Amino acid sequence: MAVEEIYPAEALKGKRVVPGDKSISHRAVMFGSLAEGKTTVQGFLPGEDCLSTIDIFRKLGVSIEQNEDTVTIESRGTRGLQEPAEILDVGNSGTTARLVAGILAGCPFHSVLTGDASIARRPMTRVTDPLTKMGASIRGRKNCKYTPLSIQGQHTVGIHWISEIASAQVKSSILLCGLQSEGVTEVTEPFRSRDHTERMLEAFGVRLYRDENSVSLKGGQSLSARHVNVPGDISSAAFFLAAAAMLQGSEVTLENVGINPTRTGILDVLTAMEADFEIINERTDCGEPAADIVIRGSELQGTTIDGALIPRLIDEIPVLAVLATQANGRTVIQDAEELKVKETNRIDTVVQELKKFGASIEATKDGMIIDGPTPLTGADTKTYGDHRIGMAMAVASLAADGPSRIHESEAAAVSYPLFFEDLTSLRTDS
Ligand SMILES: O=C(O)C1=C[C@@H](OP(=O)(O)O)[C@@H](O)[C@H](O)C1
Ligand SMILES: C=C(OP(=O)(O)O)C(=O)O
Repeated sequence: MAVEEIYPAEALKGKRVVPGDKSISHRAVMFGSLAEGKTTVQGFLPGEDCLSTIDIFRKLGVSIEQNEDTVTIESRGTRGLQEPAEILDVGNSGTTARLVAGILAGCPFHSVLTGDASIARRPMTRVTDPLTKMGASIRGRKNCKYTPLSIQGQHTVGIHWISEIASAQVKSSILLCGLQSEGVTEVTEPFRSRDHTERMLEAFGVRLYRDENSVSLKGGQSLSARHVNVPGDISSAAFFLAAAAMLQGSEVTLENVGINPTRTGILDVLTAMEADFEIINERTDCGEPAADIVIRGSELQGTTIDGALIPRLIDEIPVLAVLATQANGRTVIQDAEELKVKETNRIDTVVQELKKFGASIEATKDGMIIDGPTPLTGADTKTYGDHRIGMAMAVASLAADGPSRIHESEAAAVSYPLFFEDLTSLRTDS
């Protein structure tokens, strides 16, 4: 197990291109595998989660070449997918497990999906329930609650699913099954979750109907292969946004960051906290807006993060909690029960690990309460295999009064393989 030692930093300065968006990279590989012909992807995230997605589609018979951030996919379309001779391993990736389950539900062969110890604890009923209602034949541990899932693909029919949670994985799984189903499939969610599936399906030639928090499509549509440019991941940029915002004297430019409005909750929070940042060079590619973000250190104020904001920043909450320790006053994070079913229970891990730094933070039933500003002390902290916990604690280490150690730091490779190198390159004292 790797250990990273992180020293306090005065400020961060410089420019970085953060790696490709994880959600969009997964979808580029999946949709390229469903489209007949040649799909090329530039800016792909070569993180472990997205490599698991590539590995699965190769096992399903798709020809995929990947070289760093460039991917070429040659497929015979959905009907060309073949029964895998091996078990399909999603690794640590919930997105892969849930979206691939939706695709396999309608493919006329048998497959088994499994993953690592963290995946084995994450709820699958949220997708197996609607997929089963659509006619899918799925068996799984504890009555389909958990992986491994055994899927016998067969004829499925569209449904109108009203989801209790705002989850892009649930919505996408159902829509992907709907693409191969008879009739219309519609998903309604309480708040709009990230809409990369909708935008990319449209770019691949699928017709969708969108209305507020609902989206529907007709089954039987085929995808047209194309080129996809993946913007940088705002969830990865978040670590540098938070670090630069809280360290006075910082000035960092993050280039080509995806700013899809369903993902920019962190920018709304930075505004509410009175952070000093600007968005420049906006452009749109493949339906996804991107821009450069310039951020400077400043005095920050506590804020409340809840309701419809939560799905727009769900993966950024660990690092926003770190930022809140350095803001004036109280920050309240609520309506975020979903944090409990991520790679770790992120309410518990964030609170427990930040307490090791001396933060004033308490867990609540659906979030946390943080009082600041608190001087942090160097700490020995652990990722528990959760990439975002490790990177968030690295940011906390920058504001501490002495060195900190991040144990099991290799977890960062799930979404940001060169995170610690990039962090070092932005330090003014490196
Ligand atoms: O669809 C996606 O790419 C993702 C959706 C979110 O999960 P939920 O759909 O479970 O909220 C997010 O936390 C995850 O990192 C990626
Ligand atoms: C929750 C995450 O991903 P997934 O659900 O795909 O494992 C994440 O990247 O923070």
